[in-house]
Amino acid sequence: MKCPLIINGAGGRMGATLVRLAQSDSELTLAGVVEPSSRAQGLEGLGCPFGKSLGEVLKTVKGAVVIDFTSPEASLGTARLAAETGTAAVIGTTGFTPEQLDELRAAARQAPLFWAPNMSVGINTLLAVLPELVKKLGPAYDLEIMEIHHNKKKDAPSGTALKLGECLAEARGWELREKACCCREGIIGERPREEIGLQTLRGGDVVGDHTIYFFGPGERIEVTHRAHSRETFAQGALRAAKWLKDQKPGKLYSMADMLRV
Ligand SMILES: NC(=O)C1=CN([C@@H]2O[C@H](COP(=O)(O)OP(=O)(O)OC[C@H]3O[C@@H](n4cnc5c(N)ncnc54)[C@H](OP(=O)(O)O)[C@@H]3O)[C@@H](O)[C@H]2O)C=CC1
Ligand SMILES: O=C(O)C1=N[C@H](C(=O)O)C[C@H](O)C1
Repeated sequence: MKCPLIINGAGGRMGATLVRLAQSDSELTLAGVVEPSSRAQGLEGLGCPFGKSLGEVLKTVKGAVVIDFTSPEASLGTARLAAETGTAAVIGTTGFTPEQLDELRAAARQAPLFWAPNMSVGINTLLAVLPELVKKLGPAYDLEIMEIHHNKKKDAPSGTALKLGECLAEARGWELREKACCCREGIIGERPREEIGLQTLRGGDVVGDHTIYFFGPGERIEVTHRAHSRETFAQGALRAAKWLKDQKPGKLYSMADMLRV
């Protein structure tokens, strides 16, 4: 049976990509689209229920999985509605505060919820192997992350950079929030050994680049992931929706749970 899908933020960069790919996916039915802004143009002609809020569309469409790439506030609204109605939801939004992430985890006890700051197979496989590299290189290597995104991106550092940072920090037995350095300016002194730098570049239409640097004595390793298209993230989210419809509430699921990496 086809999996019915509602796309929240359907007029956005990710939303529009998801609508296009979902329409040609033989395992999915586009069951509803939501967009509150002027970017809704064209969505009403898709042949499925359209609304300016998710609550409105959920009243007419039952049993669908929601995919949400919007804003932290809007995605929290989605998580609350999902918890109230037992609706499964895949969230790709980034920029949540730690408290907002706790709220997502709490909502995941009531409904199947999935959140990943990056839905690509590449980044999530990298996250699985990075700890080994950190441990094998040992403490003499300075760890730095650089991310580059398009000039419309609202949050920094990117959700992916923060996730990579958490992964590196955990491999060193650190807490990222205690070791992260997101800005350097002025007479900053020598680099502390126990630090992870997270640097942000913004410009043009860059889809999403992340580089992890391992600076050692006399050498360095650079590991770079470049997303060539938003379709990479959208395909990951569609795969997550199909997987999530068979999962039970209880935990906030991630790409690692689905990919088993
Ligand atoms: N996990 C991943 O793999 C990826 C995550 N992202 C993240 O996804 C998010 C969206 O990115 P992107 O598509 O580029 O952003 P866009 O701004 O292009 O799209 C977001 C859309 O959501 C709409 N929106 C805002 N509030 C609501 C609401 N309450 N209900 C429904 N829709 C709403 C926006 O409308 P309006 O224009 O009025 O604000 C906009 O159309 C960001 O947090 C980004 O970092 C992006 C790519 C990949
Ligand atoms: O806003 C984006 O575009 C992206 N956001 C995600 C992030 O913050 O990591 C993922 C991807 O890099 C694109």
